[in-house]
Amino acid sequence: MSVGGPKFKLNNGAEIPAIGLGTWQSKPGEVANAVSYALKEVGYRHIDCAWAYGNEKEVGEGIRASGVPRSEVFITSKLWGTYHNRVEECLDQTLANLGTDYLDLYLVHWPVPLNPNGNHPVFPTLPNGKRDVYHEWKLTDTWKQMEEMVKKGKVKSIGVSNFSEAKLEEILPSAEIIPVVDQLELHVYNPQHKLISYLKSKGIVPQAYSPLGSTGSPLLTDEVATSIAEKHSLQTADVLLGYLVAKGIVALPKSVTPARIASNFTGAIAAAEKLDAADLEKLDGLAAAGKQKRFITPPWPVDLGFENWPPLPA
Ligand SMILES: NC(=O)C1=CN([C@@H]2O[C@H](COP(=O)(O)OP(=O)(O)OC[C@H]3O[C@@H](n4cnc5c(N)ncnc54)[C@H](OP(=O)(O)O)[C@@H]3O)[C@@H](O)[C@H]2O)C=CC1
Ligand SMILES: O=C[C@H](O)[C@@H](O)[C@@H](O)[C@H](O)C(=O)O
Repeated sequence: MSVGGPKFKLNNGAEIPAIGLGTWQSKPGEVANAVSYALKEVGYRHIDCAWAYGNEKEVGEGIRASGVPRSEVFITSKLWGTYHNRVEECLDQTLANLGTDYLDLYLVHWPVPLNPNGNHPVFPTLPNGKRDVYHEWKLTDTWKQMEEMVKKGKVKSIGVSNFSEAKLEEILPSAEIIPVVDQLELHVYNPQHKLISYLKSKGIVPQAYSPLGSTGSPLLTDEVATSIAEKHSLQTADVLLGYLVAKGIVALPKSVTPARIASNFTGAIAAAEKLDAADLEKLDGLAAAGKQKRFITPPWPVDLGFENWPPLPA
């Protein structure tokens, strides 16, 4: 068992394990076992959570059940949109749910503040059915509150998620703390090469969500990825994950299936070592060759500034 696996350095000197277990859509009743198995039996030391996933209590149970000390686990969670003006309140709920007094990493989940006094605590909507965006609230003020959480010692590092270059440019000029990561939809069908170069130029580590293409993914049967897997006696999922890790991108595969939890971790490590420059070049070129596809495009009624994003809801 390779405990923790490879790590990447963050711009504040901290280290982050390059492979983390995703927990979105992992059901209460399944997620505690998945987390415990990943930590105890496989060697994961990084769990990706979010307030909005509604399962952080069970994730905390899984961490404790694993017997792995808190200090050895890198825990990430995320601030939801309805809490942009109340960062500490959202964070305190997450800490209580997980049963810990600090996070290793706290992210702004989406660059879209939502009405904190709307008709729903998570997804407030307007009478026309569109998401109720809190237009008066500035992202720079969200980021100030995030910075306060570092100063108070409640989180070791802060970062962003789903931030395009344009959204990062909104907060960077006044930021006292540069985000350590940007968690994005990144995989062979949505490689976002330009954004990755920009992040690297700013010292921000990219994290890949939906690295396998999310549930029901066509990536797992992609013929180029599969032929590369066969060449190295790997599984296709290993190649999809190893491709990211080899490029310095943190991969966050989700699974509640023990065999997959195990093979995603060991396979990603093996593939990151085995893939050669020609393999990476072929995988880098899939999207430009006509396979570009995003799987996670919630109907935000505002422009996030991403390439290949569907038109805004009418
Ligand atoms: N910041 C953000 O906005 C977002 C963050 N995320 C984070 O990224 C994580 C991963 O993204 P997610 O969208 O869940 O998608 P993934 O790309 O990780 O795919 C998960 C799906 O693939 C299945 N799967 C996992 N491993 C294998 C395998 N080896 N072979 C075949 N199927 C497999 C899982 O099934 P099963 O569980 O049944 O095994 C599940 O259905 C999330 O859980 C979350 O932590 C995700 C989306 C957005
Ligand atoms: O992290 C997971 C995703 O961001 C998820 O939380 C969102 O896509 C959400 O379902 C939404 O509709 O906005």
